[in-house]
Amino acid sequence: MRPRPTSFPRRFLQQRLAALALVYLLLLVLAGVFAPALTWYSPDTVDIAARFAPWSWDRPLGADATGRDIYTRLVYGTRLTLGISLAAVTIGLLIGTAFGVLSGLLRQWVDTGIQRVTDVLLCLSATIFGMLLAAAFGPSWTNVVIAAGLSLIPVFSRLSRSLTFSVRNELYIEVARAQGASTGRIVRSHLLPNIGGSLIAMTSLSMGYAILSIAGLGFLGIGGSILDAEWGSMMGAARNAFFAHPGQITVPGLVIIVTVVAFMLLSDGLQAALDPRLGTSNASLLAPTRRGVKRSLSASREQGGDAVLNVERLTVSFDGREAVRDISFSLRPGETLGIVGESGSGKSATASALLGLLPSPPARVAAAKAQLDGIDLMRASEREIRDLRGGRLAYIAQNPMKALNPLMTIGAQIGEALTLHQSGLSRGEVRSQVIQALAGVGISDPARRCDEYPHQMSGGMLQRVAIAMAMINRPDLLIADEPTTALDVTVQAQVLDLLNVAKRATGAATVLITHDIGVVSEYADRVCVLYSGEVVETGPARRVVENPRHPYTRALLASSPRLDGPLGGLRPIPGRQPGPGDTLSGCRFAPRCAEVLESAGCMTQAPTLRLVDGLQVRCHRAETLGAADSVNEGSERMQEGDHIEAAR
Ligand SMILES: Nc1ncnc2c1ncn2[C@@H]1O[C@H](COP(=O)(O)OP(=O)(O)OP(=O)(O)O)[C@@H](O)[C@H]1O
Repeated sequence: MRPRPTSFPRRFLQQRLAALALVYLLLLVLAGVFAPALTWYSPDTVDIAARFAPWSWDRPLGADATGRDIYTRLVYGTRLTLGISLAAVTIGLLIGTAFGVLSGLLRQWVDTGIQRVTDVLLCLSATIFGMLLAAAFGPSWTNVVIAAGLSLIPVFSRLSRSLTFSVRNELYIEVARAQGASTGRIVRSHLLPNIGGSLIAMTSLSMGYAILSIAGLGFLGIGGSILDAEWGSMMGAARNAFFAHPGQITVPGLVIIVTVVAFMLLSDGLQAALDPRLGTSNASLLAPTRRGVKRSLSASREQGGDAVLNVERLTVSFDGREAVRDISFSLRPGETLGIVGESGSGKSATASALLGLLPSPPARVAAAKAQLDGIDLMRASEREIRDLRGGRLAYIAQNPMKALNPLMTIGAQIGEALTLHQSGLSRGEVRSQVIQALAGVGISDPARRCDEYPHQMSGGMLQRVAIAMAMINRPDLLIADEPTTALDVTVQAQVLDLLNVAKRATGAATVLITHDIGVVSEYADRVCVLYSGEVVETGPARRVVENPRHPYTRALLASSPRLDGPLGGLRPIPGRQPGPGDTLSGCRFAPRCAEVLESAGCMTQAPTLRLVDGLQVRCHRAETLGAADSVNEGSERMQEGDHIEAAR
């Protein structure tokens, strides 16, 4: 059974020591607030007659060198100690987090500049800062706050920088960008909530650090006055009587230690409780889904009207090396184009280029034409592209576990996708549309599921959620990048069927990216086979699969498992495809090709795409390569490895 979600208070209370620490700290705060009611002496009144008075019922902790009641001063000291520490931590938190997030998000020189500043701050401790400020402006608690605050900036800056680095490349950030969210929105909705838990825990830890620093500065007399009721100053005032009256120092010292430890324990507890992924004990996230959507392979393929997507000669390069070269295709409403190829063939680069998600530099995208329903994707501003993404242009990522923000509920994430593109919806309307969308992708009890977090769902369910999220704005074009790769085989077909159903319901054109040519034959209308960044064969899916003309397509088919295929009949493609920087004088597939023929020009001339028997094929020998039965023949010869030698 799936574990029940637990709330934050419940998760926190499970951390016994942290809960105890919180109680102690709350009592401390209350003691500071109600100090006059809890004490019966004035914290500052000198009474020489009571000098070093031992403990009594009247003075439970005795009196100091000037006869002031130690208990009273400790209670009042809570105000100054905690107040100053809180102010210092606030400075460190605000400035440090801003530095860290900017550093983690922005360009190299901003990062380097901020790093140098925080390195300098890190070298100078609160004590050095405090002494410098006291030397320049005289002792004051304001200087102590600034000194302790400055010393905390690097702590928060480094933490938030490394957290930003780790979160900024998460798939759910990419998906949020693909949904059309701006950088500010991504920082607010996805980055800060994800790094917030660690920052809150660090705030608690820093309170302990600040108390120690401030006590040190108070001990040295760098604070306002050694007469002030502050724990460090109390120890400083008693240092001359240390051996004769050790209790004068050890009592405030102990209170400082216990308080610092309490903040550390609270920090640990908060860290554990703020991450909802830690709130369930059962880590199994792969429980099977309740039911799938009925397979309907004979789906009617609604193909009509003009092309919704028109791409001509799309080229993507990274640092000047072409990863995708001159790819052209078009898609009509309701049509599915399968883009298939081995890892590194340029499938994702093509999708990301269309979505405008490639970072430039290193990426450079060019195309003679890339139009979504007449909108020029190459010339659209960042804002226009953002408005399209998640609205008319939807994206489904490979791994649903990583594509959803782990700290936001499912409902909040789908709701965000909706409100980013539809304004004026009330909270109730958003919720009801989200519930409807979840029900539409076959999620049972959608009203309850809405309030669950991603880690409480199975991989198949999460991909259903991702489909609901992509489809909620009824997109014109859906790009699904290997949507089933991360899933259990048993749910892969369910998810692909669901995509088909969703596509039919909305009439969206779909680009289905996959390395599995078997999937293409079942779910796509047309297919584009990519090899080393080039289209090597394209045409109607069934025709390509049943009678491929390119040796690479045949090799892909021979290496793909089929239910009706012979046992042990899979033939891997030997060798590796050339990378973006590799130059070859002839066909890029020639070194691995079973049909390579020097006299046909395979080794010397790069083939162009030609129309052969209703298919576009990039092969010198396409006309001579026959029907489907030669798929196995060709791969058998490939196994022998002769072609590799021949190609050399
Ligand atoms: N950000 C990047 N910087 C440099 N090179 C990149 C970048 N992204 C992709 N590439 C290169 O572009 C080529 C195509 O990569 P792409 O991710 O599009 O392949 P793919 O077919 O989608 O592979 P997979 O199935 O593994 O996702 C690869 O050689 C890859 O190394």
